[in-house]
Amino acid sequence: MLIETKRGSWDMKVAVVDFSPYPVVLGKDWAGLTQQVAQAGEAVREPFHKQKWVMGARVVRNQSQGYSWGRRESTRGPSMNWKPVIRWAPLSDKAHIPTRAYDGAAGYDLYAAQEQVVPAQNRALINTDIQVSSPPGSYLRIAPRSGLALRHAIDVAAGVVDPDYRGNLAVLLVNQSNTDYKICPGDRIAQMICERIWHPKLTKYKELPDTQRGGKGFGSSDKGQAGESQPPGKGKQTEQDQTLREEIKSLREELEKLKAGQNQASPQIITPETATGGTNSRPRYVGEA
Ligand SMILES: O=c1ccn([C@H]2C[C@H](O)[C@@H](COP(=O)(O)OP(=O)(O)OP(=O)(O)O)O2)c(=O)[nH]1
Repeated sequence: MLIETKRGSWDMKVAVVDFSPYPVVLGKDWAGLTQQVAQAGEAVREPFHKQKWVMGARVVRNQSQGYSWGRRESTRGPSMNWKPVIRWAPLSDKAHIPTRAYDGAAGYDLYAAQEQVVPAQNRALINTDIQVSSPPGSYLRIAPRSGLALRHAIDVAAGVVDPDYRGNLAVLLVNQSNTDYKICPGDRIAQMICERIWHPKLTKYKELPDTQRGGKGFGSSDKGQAGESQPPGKGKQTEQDQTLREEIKSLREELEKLKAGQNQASPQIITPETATGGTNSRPRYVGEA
């Protein structure tokens, strides 16, 4: 992860945790760099001895014992005056600072830096002429403005801005209407939301435990919709699974009926009276091995 401070940036191996407002953990190996990062007031937590976590401490060089902590502020909770910052820089004089219309708004409105027409039923990439850098452990997502979506059917596609991206922040507008839509410099065209990310280790399993939902999706809970999705290339296997599921379902139903004292004369069931094994035979399904 690229750790950025006022003094510069370092590409460091970090563990990303979800502890607001300290989203990254720097390992002991990084103590040397931690000093600089901590002093710059960035998101830093460092494993202290005996698995205590020291937050917001300033690292002081101790010649005999390696690194120790000085001016410790807290060992329990975040007390450092660290505030997440979205850094931005204009790339031209057409750039606008992203703004929030209300204090409670989730997103920062993004402004077009160029004039461009988004053709009907087509899309266009609009530059904002700003560079952005999200706080450690986060990324920026570009989302539609509901007003544009409602009034002009202008939607936003793509929209994931990687934390290490330093190019011109561009908004991919999609015009779903039958009328061309003209964008002028200074128009608010989308909004940018800062979201947490984490990178759990990807671990491969042979198969994953079943769930109540299973493969159902895409409106499966809507009335009268099957909605079972098939992973690519798994069609045959899924068909077999489906047949098995249906068999199991019908067997369950039979069992339920049996339990309820119904359907005693089901041709699928051999009862003690009809079984060749004598009266001690338990009721069993014909197909049972
Ligand atoms: O709406 C968007 C989407 C992306 N980007 C920028 C930031 C992002 O970090 C970069 C790459 O985007 P993404 O990873 O989604 O695209 P990709 O097609 O996977 O490209 P790459 O191979 O460069 O990652 O483009 C934007 O400015 N606006």
